[in-house]
Amino acid sequence: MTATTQQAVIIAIAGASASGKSLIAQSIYRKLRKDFGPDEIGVISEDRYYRDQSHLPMEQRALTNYDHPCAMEHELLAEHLRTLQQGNTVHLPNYSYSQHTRVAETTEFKPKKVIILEGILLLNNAEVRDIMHTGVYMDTPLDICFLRRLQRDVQERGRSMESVIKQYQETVRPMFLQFIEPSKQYADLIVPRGGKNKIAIDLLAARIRQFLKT
Ligand SMILES: Nc1ncnc2c1ncn2[C@@H]1O[C@H](COP(=O)(O)OP(=O)(O)O)[C@@H](O)[C@H]1O
Ligand SMILES: O=c1ccn([C@@H]2O[C@H](COP(=O)(O)O)[C@@H](O)[C@H]2O)c(=O)[nH]1
Repeated sequence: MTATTQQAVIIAIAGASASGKSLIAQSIYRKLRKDFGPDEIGVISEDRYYRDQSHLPMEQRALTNYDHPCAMEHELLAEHLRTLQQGNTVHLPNYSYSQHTRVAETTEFKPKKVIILEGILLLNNAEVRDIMHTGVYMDTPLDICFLRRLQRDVQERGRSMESVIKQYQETVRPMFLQFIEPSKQYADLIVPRGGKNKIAIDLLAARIRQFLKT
């Protein structure tokens, strides 16, 4: 793709932690990748843009509020999205949840026709909102999100049950109420229940298919 070709269509999926953002994004991607291939469509997680904290000792990293907008480098995300829309390749940061910081290696990401973004605070950020074409909000009940997060973070993110519960009470839930839930007002589409909502997956995939065919 060159700077003169069509701008990438950016679909952003936001909502609470463990509301099913990643699952729905991957389900749509897998459905479309079969017909269009990885050069046409890709997924970027907002979590990649958690700030680098390698200059901080581990005990201090564990105290960061990861659910506050300041924890994310949204300005870099917006810059990368603009670069991709101009038809240029970017190098996405990679983030380690267990180390609470970025790792040295980056991942090359070439321009695509459609980019699915997924992350808790995407609809909260005005700069990112200006770049996206469609905003989706995953409206999964918070108690369900908490149970899924507890299971996932213990199994996949190297966390203890106690630390997940403490973090949920101190930052995850309050920041959800302050920043994430109010950002629902900016969504074009609200998806109830979670990442296995088949009708929502089919509708979004059909809409994206139209963009990919043009
Ligand atoms: N509708 C659903 N039914 C059952 N499990 C689900 C559903 N939606 C998501 N999950 C599971 O919940 C966990 C969190 O989902 P995930 O997509 O990682 O959330 P997010 O990206 O919003 O943090 C994952 O283990 C996922 O497989
Ligand atoms: O070092 C970190 C970075 C992030 N988190 C938590 O992750 C979620 C966002 O990711 P989801 O995939 O949407 O769940 C956020 O709620 C942070 O609290 C973390 O615990 N540690």
